Amino acid sequence: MAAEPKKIIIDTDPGIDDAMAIFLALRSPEVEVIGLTTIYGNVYTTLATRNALHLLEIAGRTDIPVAEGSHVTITQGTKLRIADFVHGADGLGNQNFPPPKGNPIEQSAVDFLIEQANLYRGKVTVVALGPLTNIALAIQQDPAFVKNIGQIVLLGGAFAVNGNVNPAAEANIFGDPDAADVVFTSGADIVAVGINVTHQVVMTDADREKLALSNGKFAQYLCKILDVYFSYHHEAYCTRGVYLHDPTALLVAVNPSLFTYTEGVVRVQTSGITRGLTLLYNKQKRFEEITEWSDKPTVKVAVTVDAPTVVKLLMDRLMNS
Ligand SMILES: O=c1[nH]cnc2c1ncn2[C@@H]1O[C@H](CO)[C@@H](O)[C@H]1O
Repeated sequence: MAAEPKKIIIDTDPGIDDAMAIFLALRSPEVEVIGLTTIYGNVYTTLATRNALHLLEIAGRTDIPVAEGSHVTITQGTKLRIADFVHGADGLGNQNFPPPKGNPIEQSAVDFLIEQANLYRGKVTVVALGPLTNIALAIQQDPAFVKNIGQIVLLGGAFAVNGNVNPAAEANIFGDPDAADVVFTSGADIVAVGINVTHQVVMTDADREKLALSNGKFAQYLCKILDVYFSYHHEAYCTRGVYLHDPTALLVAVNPSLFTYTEGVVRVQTSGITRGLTLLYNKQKRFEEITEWSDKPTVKVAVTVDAPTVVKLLMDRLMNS
């Protein structure tokens, strides 16, 4: 008998690769999406909520609730770094889609996360695709959240490689480094997928042609919005294609065996020129001195990925939609 699908909440800042991850989740029988929570990052939170509602309408899944998240960082910071140059001013490839008909639920993202984790203790996986503000607030607001939540799979960090905001920092961690440090040191069951892994997973120009030729509903929609994302990658990187950050991280929840992992303590630099840097202590040396990594809980960090299988799974599921 097939296992019961894993309940997931996607915390998201849609975002073109977020749209891919959301559609992939909706096409994956291994998981059941029980809600979307929104956050700033690729766009401001208000627009993230609007885009989340819009994407669920496109998918015909308005039964899935959307809860709006924080508009500011955990330290109440309002000077946010928004990646509209990656995703377009509307976050979805400058397509000027009509506003969604639906509305977010009354409950905030943080209250929704806390409630669902408590309702299905140990059974809910949060897939966090943006800055970690909502997750950190849930951890701070409810001392039981860390043990109630099943797992937190997060897209964030650049482990032993350069960042994508600057040489030190990856965008989601840079968006709220204080929140990220709270999450990494919380003791929750955490799997981090950094850009050291997602930069191995590329959708090529040829893959995109293939998407365009299919009749899949999601494939067709994505081909419309992918232009901006491809243009940005052609300019910023030397790849003939785009990095599949969010869908790759989502697949950790769907099929963890597509990755290998290491385990250690992760701390985040919260100030200075390396603000947003993620540093994994691999426990290979026992230090004499007490450090900021001593006595902190460990997390799992993805190390390798079966990239061809990830790309194929994504393509197949989007084309058969
Ligand atoms: O160059 C970039 N600057 C800022 N954000 C980016 C860039 N490239 C991708 N992303 C966005 O940040 C997350 C991965 O770090 C992804 O969600 C991606 O959409």
